Amino acid sequence: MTATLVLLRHGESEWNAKNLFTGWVDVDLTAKGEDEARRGGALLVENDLLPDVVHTSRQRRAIRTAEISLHACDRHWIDVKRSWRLNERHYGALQGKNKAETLAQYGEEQFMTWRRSYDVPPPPIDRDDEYSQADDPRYAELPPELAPLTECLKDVLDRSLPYWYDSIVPDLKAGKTVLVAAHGNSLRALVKHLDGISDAEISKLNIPTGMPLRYDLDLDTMRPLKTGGVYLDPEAAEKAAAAVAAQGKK
Ligand SMILES: O=C(O)[C@@H](CO)OP(=O)(O)O
Repeated sequence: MTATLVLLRHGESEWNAKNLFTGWVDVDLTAKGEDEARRGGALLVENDLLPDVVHTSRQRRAIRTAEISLHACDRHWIDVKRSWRLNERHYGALQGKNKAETLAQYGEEQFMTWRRSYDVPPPPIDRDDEYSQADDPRYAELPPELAPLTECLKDVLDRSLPYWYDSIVPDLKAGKTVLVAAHGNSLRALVKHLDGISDAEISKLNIPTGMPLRYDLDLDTMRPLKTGGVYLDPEAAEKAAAAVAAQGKK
């Protein structure tokens, strides 16, 4: 017996388009991002992969991607669950900074350590920074020790795994086709867990915007039948993932 999981990174955001570190800053989709979300929904129909339940972060770009793609596959009515635990990685003091300028200022090694190392977080954001979420009402219930001021990928994995086990796995075990609409780094954390990717190797994994990634999981072990899952449009996904990897460098 298998369970079906579909991972979907949000479509292109306004800050993806401007090449800015985003993290917990709540930017919207661009028109291209909306198109990507619609195309994602169409791919779900083409592949006979209609979700029964959707899990999203608390961020607009993932919430809207889920809505647009579910609308496109006539599944706008399914149950929705949201959690900050699926949010993008908090990018600390880099939030709002231009990626190309950061690369030029700090050099490639430091830039890539901040972007893709497993356990080195960027410097924490100042609570008074214009891009801090310290006073954001949607996180008001978070105890201070859980509310991040910066995160590395390990931190993201540590805070997303409880949600995986407590909320997503029960839906999968109940036989539901589960859509998770989230972010580049929160999905990298989930994929690291699912595929058992090492701390070193995960630096090479990039998740493209708006491309549904299907995982068939063994119902008992919740491990993928095929490592890496299957992108519904593999060629486009490969090209788009390479573009994410190259961000800041052009
Ligand atoms: O800025 C961010 O929040 C993320 C995703 O857009 O960027 P990166 O791919 O550099 O981790």
